[in-house]
Amino acid sequence: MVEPATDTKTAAKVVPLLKDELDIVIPTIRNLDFLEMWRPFFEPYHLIIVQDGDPSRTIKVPEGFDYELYNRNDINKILGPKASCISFKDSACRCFGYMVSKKKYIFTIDDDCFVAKDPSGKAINALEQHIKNILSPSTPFFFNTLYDPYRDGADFVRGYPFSLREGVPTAVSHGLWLNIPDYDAPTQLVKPLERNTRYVDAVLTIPKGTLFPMCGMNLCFDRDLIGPAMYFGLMGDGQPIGRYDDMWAGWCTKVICDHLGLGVKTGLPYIYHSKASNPFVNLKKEYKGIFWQEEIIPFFQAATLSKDCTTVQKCYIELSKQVKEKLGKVDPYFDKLADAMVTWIEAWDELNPSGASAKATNGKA
Ligand SMILES: O=c1ccn([C@@H]2O[C@H](COP(=O)(O)OP(=O)(O)O[C@H]3O[C@@H](CO)[C@H](O)[C@H]3O)[C@@H](O)[C@H]2O)c(=O)[nH]1
Ligand SMILES: [Mn+2]
Repeated sequence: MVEPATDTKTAAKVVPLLKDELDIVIPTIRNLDFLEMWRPFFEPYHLIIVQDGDPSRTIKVPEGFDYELYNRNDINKILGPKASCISFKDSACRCFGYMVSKKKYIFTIDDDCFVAKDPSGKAINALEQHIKNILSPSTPFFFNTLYDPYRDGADFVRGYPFSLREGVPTAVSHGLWLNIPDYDAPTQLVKPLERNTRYVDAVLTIPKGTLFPMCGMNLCFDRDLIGPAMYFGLMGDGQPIGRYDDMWAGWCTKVICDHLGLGVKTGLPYIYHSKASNPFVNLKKEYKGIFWQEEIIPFFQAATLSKDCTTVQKCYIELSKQVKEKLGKVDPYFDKLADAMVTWIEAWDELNPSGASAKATNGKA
């Protein structure tokens, strides 16, 4: 049985690394009381709250947090017609927060994700671990069997090429979840009582050429390195699928990271996912995606980007063309999604005219 760390007031105070270089993005249709338990870790940071659903509702933010809040009216006002690429009535709306942020790093977390405890019972500062992951290199070209070689107490093992030990810049740090795991609806229906109680003390680089199912619940990334690829695809109101927003972003991101020589890590930190969303509602959202992905995954596995694609934006536009050409025949939705991918980049560049990500990256290809 795992429990959240409810009393974090005694949590060790740490120097808030990247305090002025990182924004915390939270999509919400609920209240933000969960911030109280995160206060020792989050209070020094700026929050970007993306309020979904009815814009006339007032979302109360606990005292003492520095934040900006955007509802649907704000999104429409800022983006005008380009707001069509931001999902409504779906957690995918969070990507608007990535776009309006002016910081180098983003950490995004759901409002039902609490502070978890490690096996010693200590409250886990998930943000601190993500920062460690993102500031240390990744090793996508050759697998280190002792996991993350840059962690204290580990290193590269015998036989690991010295020419590869410098690693590459890390673009994404993908955290995990204790208690309610991020299962799809069929799995959730078959195993309603299953809880993740297994704390695995490991951080792994996902090898080049390997895709992964990116969950948006507990995710950190370098905006300058990969921000424009983090478009959480069109879901929610008026769309034929849901709960594939983060998956779509993860597949696009991994193909682009592989092309640009950037790293993606998964593993620590854990958060405590407090509640399961309704599996029947989720099944309705997911079911088309469950069979479409049998065509989507081979598409991403085979996707190649030309050498002129030297920035994330160029890669992303190139990918959108391939989506239209190769997935448009699966369903007209992908035609729409390909167009939304272009709109997203146009909106991103409008709001981030001189963003570092507009320059060629310095990852090792
Ligand atoms: O219409 C909505 C619904 C929810 N939100 C906010 O988004 C997150 C996640 O919501 P919730 O915890 O209810 O849903 P989960 O199924 O656990 O979400 C995970 O599954 C994926 C859905 O795509 C995603 O990776 C995870 O988020 C909360 O903060 C809600 O307040 C919303 O904004 N709009
Ligand atoms: Mn949840």
